[in-house]
Amino acid sequence: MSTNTGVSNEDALTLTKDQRKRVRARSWRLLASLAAKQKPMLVLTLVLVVISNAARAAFPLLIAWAIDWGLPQVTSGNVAALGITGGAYVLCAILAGTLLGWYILCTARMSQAMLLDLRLKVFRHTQRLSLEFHENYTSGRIISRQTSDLETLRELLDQGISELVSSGVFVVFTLLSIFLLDWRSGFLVMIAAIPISLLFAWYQHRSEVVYRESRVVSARLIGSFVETMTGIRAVKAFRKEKANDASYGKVAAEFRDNSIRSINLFGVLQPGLVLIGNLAVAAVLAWGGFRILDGTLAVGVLVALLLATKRVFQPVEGIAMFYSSLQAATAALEKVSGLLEEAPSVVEPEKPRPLGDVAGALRFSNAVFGYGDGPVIMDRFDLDIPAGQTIAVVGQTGAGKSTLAKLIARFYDLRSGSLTLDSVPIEQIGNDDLRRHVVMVTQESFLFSGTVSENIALGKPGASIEEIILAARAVGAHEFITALPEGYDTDVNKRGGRVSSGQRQLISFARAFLADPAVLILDEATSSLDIPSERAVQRGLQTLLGNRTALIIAHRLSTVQIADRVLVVHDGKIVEDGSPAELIGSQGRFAALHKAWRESLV
Ligand SMILES: Nc1ncnc2c1ncn2[C@@H]1O[C@H](COP(=O)(O)OP(=O)(O)OP(=O)(O)O)[C@@H](O)[C@H]1O
Repeated sequence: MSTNTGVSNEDALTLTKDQRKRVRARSWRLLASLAAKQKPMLVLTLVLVVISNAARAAFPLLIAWAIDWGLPQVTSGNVAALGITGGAYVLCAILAGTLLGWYILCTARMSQAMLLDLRLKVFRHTQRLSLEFHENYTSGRIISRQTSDLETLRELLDQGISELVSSGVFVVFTLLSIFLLDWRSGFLVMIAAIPISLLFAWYQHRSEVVYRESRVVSARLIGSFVETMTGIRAVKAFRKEKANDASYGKVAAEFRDNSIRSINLFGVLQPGLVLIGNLAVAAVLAWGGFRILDGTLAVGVLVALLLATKRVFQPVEGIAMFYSSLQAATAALEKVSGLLEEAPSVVEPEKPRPLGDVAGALRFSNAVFGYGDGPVIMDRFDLDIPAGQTIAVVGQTGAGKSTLAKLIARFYDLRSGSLTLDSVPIEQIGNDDLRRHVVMVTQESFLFSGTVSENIALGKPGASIEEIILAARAVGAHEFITALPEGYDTDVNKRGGRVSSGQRQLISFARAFLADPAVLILDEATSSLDIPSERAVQRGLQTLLGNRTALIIAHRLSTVQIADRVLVVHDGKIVEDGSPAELIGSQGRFAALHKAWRESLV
């Protein structure tokens, strides 16, 4: 049975009692941790709410006082009584209004601070999570957590909480005033609490599932949109527009149906509360009327009682609104807290081993690896790479070449066995050291928004423009960069700054050159280059590789020629290992690959 840890079982709509308890506790803990940081503001807001609502709730009492004490005083010539009762009323009105404005301001500040805190927390946490998590959890879902879930929470914090607190306090004070006026009527009004509680219990039970479903469908809707837009080139290339229209339309319709279901539920809750409120007013009026007739109740008190009873039910609608947004926000909190509960699978050591000068010797011993809970990809794998060696890794698709590279960059950890860099187990090396000494250039060669020089400088933060140009020259990127509209200052996301995939790879090379790592991994990094560019890069590569340890994963065998040693990987094992000349001379896989490649060139 799933325990609902982290994001596992995130799409489940109904939870077992234990799962629900766990998930709810996790959600409230998150909310409480956010609120704890706002304690002073929270206390101030509560004080303001209490005083402002006490002033508001005093209005019926003042009216009863004015009718039953003030008016007889005025008729018997004491005009000052009018001033006293009127003055008290105006004072209460000013107090209630001013404090209301103040506490609205306080809640807005508090809720925005809590949201900012949560937004940053979610962003930092998602960035920290390991690659393994991101490969399974789509970016659409993360976007949904960051946008629509947080938006739902914002609605609760911005309007809901202030509505609840002020409504709750107001109801309590107004009820108190009813008891003060006439305790018998107070008990009569209290009877209404029974059907109200039943109605809320019914709503809570029904809406919980509907709102949970709303978060799930909303994530699917955003996910479907994001997938279409990020893959827009493939969508156009495969004419997938119509199919996408249909599948997006289906999810959008599901979202609409879900919204209608939640509105329908609220459509029962709100009129139900209004009905109960009106029945209570009618009961107070009927009973009070009879008591006036037999002389046990004053007219002023009945007027005040009716006013107060009507007012006691006004905020109940507000509370219903709050309850609805609370249910929606709880469903969102369930998801966000689940994401925050995920722990990185690759953890930075608490006390990293200092590295000093790194030569770049790598050693896999008895290494076993598989992705997540999946099958074993590498079984008791041994590999010794002396410092400074240039290794080419070849093998058919899915053989495990990239896996080897990703393990060296520590995107994943081994299941067992060891991988060391200069005899230090890789898990004991701090992230900063690892990023400085092991650099991987991948096929996608991602460019961040900013200028070309900023993108190259990522390899060595704070590098001077001279160093940047030197790196670009070394890998043969300088010529095309200077031909860009603003040279090194060209924004890669602006018109004219758009570079081809081959040029992107050259920029990545320059970035790696500038980083000057001890270990360099090139994963299919020359695949987007045309033959002349590749030749240019071959020269650049020689400079780039220099004396460092290098692992080149290449389909193009031209790159292999510059290697000291070739590894042929098959099914997660090294099946051939030797210099390019040795392997070409043998009758193995590499010799066959090499022959096929030579023939393709002719
Ligand atoms: N993120 C992943 N999750 C699960 N399995 C994966 C993942 N990445 C790769 N694999 C599996 O691991 C095996 C080795 O994949 P790998 O990417 O290392 O192959 P490769 O030799 O680099 O292939 P190619 O030349 O096509 O890039 C394959 O069977 C693949 O299906």
